[in-house]
Amino acid sequence: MRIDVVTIFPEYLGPLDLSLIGKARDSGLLDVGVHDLREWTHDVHRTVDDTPYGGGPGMVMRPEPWGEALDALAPEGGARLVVPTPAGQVFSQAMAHELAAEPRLIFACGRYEGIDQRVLDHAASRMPVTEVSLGDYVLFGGEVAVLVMCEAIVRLLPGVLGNADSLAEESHANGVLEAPVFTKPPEWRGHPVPEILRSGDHGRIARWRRDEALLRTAQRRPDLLAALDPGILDKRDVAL
Ligand SMILES: N#Cc1c(-c2ccc3ccn(Cc4ccc(CN5CCCCC5)cc4)c3c2)n[nH]c1N
Repeated sequence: MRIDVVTIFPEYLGPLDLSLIGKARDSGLLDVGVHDLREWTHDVHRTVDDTPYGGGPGMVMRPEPWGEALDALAPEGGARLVVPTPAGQVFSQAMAHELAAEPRLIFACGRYEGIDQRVLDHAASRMPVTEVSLGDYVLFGGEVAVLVMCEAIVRLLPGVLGNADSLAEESHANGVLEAPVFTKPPEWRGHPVPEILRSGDHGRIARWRRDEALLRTAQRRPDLLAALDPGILDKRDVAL
């Protein structure tokens, strides 16, 4: 997979060099390019914003630099343009899987009050465009959202996570939250590890984890429980 990110704050994307994303890049599983939008400005002040037509607060990002940036990065299309925005569809694990299947993504990081809509409309003539929101709260710009989405997407790429099993069991992978986790010591500040986890009885351990996961989901995310396919619940779950 190749990911390109266009931003006026390239240093914000420094974390894309670190940890598992950095390892994915080093191992050739992922190519990443971070580009300063101001490369595509031509005035002495390297201007990327202007006042909004129709009035309103703040400034809007000018279309010209974005148009030239996307022309340079994807002259023939061949990528999905992902644009973080408060007005986007909410990002989810399902969307992470969809985006992880793309050969190439270009993330457009807006600032100010957003990017001139014509940039997205024009790009849509040669590539799919997806406007995405992290959730119902307001950020200063798209960079943080891109870091979150890149982490969620890259960890799904084959070969990135050593133990593929962890993908199957994690929250939002099978519609319920995961069970609590524990490690040594067996007791810590008066808190013991649940005895069953040290019993070696893998059948009972799996059942305990299932019960804990359903309990947590019922307590914290009843919306997920309501959306569960009844087919994945067995009669013992119903008794819970
Ligand atoms: N993903 C994601 C996000 C973002 C996000 C993503 C990308 C950009 C680019 C710029 N901003 C700042 C901003 C802040 C408020 C408004 C709304 N204004 C209201 C008054 C009239 C004008 C529009 C627009 C733009 C961004 C915010 N916020 N929250 C998420 N989950």
